[in-house]
Amino acid sequence: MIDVDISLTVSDRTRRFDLSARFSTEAGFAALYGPSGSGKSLTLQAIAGLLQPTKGFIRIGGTTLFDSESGIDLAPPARRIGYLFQNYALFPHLSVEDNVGFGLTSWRQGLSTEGRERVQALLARFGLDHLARSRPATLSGGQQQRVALARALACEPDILLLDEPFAALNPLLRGELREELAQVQRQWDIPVLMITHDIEDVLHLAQVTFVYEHGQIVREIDMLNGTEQAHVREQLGVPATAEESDPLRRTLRRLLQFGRQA
Ligand SMILES: Nc1ncnc2c1ncn2[C@@H]1O[C@H](COP(=O)(O)OP(=O)(O)OP(=O)(O)O)[C@@H](O)[C@H]1O
Repeated sequence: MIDVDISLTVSDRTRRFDLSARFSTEAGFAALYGPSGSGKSLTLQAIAGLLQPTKGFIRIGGTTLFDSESGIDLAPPARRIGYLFQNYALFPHLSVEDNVGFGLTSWRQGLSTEGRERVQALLARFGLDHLARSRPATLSGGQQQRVALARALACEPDILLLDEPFAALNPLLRGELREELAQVQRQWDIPVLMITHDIEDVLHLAQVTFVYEHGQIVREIDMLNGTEQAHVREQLGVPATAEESDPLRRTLRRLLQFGRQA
């Protein structure tokens, strides 16, 4: 269960931005969708504890991470959050395995035996074993994304926050990695909150989508109840595809879906 109701303001000398975001969901995969600069990343940063709201609350799976009324404000490491940043933010001077194990490493004792085993298991899970000693700059976009995902999962988080996980990838790779992400979500049974600008991410992965405009959530689209893809596109202001507009093809697709479920 993700339950968020926050207000915050960020400003510098010339600009000021007010965010007021409120949403609640039990969906395993939720998307934050909206134009650039509408407040999606600020929402993730507040959930991760990197930015403090002026008021409101943030609850994940029954744990309160922040509550202005009761003065609760857990430090980022105590929030048990896996964060995949835009462009991954891998440490360029560390190897793949050191990047994955970074959050488990103590400065004094290094990586424990358990930590080392966890890193090895993650490297194997994401097909990165042969790249363990390589630096991020020598990896492809898809490999970098896997390293970032493995690093986000290493601390066994209660939730994964993904800031445009596929934006840096070429379109062909996106489909493959979407499927991988869906598998990760099922395998770890972990709720995922993902920012995206891509309608295909929404259609393939999200069970619910919160639509942002000017620092507020203006719409919620629930995809769990068999919502038509054309309807989702319409709600998001994206034109329907030829297939979705054709009643005969739509009926055939529904029959096929029905056949698969039966
Ligand atoms: N420290 C700051 N001072 C002033 N304005 C800021 C500050 N940080 C962010 N903003 C502004 O707040 C707005 C919302 O930023 P945010 O990063 O949440 O947008 P976003 O919806 O994630 O956009 P994108 O999809 O392009 O990443 C933007 O206009 C941004 O320029």
